[in-house]
Amino acid sequence: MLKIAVPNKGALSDTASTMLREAGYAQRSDSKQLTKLDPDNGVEFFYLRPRDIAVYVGEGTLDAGITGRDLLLDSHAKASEALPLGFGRSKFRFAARPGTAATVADLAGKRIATSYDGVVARYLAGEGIDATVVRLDGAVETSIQLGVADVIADVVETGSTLRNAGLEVFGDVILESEAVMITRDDADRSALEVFTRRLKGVLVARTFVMMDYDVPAEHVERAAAITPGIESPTVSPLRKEGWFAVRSMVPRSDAQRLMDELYDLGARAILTTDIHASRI
Ligand SMILES: Nc1ncnc2c1ncn2[C@@H]1O[C@H](COP(=O)(O)OP(=O)(O)OP(=O)(O)O)[C@@H](O)[C@H]1O
Ligand SMILES: O=P(O)(O)OC[C@H]1O[C@H](OP(=O)(O)OP(=O)(O)O)[C@H](O)[C@@H]1O
Ligand SMILES: [Mg+2]
Repeated sequence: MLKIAVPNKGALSDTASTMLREAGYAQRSDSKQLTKLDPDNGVEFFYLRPRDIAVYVGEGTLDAGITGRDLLLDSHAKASEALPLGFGRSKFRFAARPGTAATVADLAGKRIATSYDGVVARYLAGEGIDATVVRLDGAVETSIQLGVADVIADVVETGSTLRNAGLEVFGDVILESEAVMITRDDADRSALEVFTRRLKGVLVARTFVMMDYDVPAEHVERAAAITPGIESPTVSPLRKEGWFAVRSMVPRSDAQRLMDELYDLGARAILTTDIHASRI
């Protein structure tokens, strides 16, 4: 039986469970449930604090987990990223009151409040900067107003929390984070092959759409080059002489532009449909 950790609350929790459901796994129906057994798939899910997940996986008590890349790096656990999952994207950045700091060099001698002291300490060491890290549990934006810190380092998504606190980002992006599947550093990943393939299948189904269209014979080659698909597009003759039907997977984000391009080429009846599941 595989043991897999899922965030029990916070920014990654619902989306992680949704992704696992789309991958065909049973998920808890009540947010107070701590575990969920999925006997049909041979998996038991453990709902844990996202910050603790790398610790459990690193200790080898759980086979894999879903957490944030930033939390994994902050933990120093013996766990590593097996698959980026494309949700829970955020940037980790420094911020301060306008006019107090403009570059990373301005951090020297400052007090930096953060919940991610591991990430911040490593970054400062890499830059050769001497500053004091003040570890807080959350809501670090308020620490400057309350006189506990001069600068903060925190997760920024929309930036609205920073704006509300009258703070501005500065310096390089310290790291770009997203939800990731993690395993123990020395894990035998063969036991996790089906689980990983299923998650990849969900990612493909989310990233691609299926595109179908009809195109005159003389434009089939050009059309196939516009929509090359994963292996190669399926091209079948229409009953109408001189026309072909083409079917190909295309990136969802490109679909509208490709439809315009195909239409200009002379393709008609251009349709896109969602993919619900996939194994590539
Ligand atoms: N808007 C966001 N706010 C907070 N975290 C986000 C956001 N978007 C993505 N994340 C990611 O979610 C993870 C943090 O999750 P969460 O907020 O649940 O943890 P936490 O802050 O330690 O817990 P809590 O806020 O419940 O005390 C990080 O990987 C972070 O990058
Ligand atoms: O850029 P934004 O879209 O505003 O999101 C970023 C904010 O969200 C998170 O806080 P969270 O709600 O997790 O509270 P916490 O600070 O107590 O963890 C994070 O710590 C930032 O404060
Ligand atoms: Mg939080």
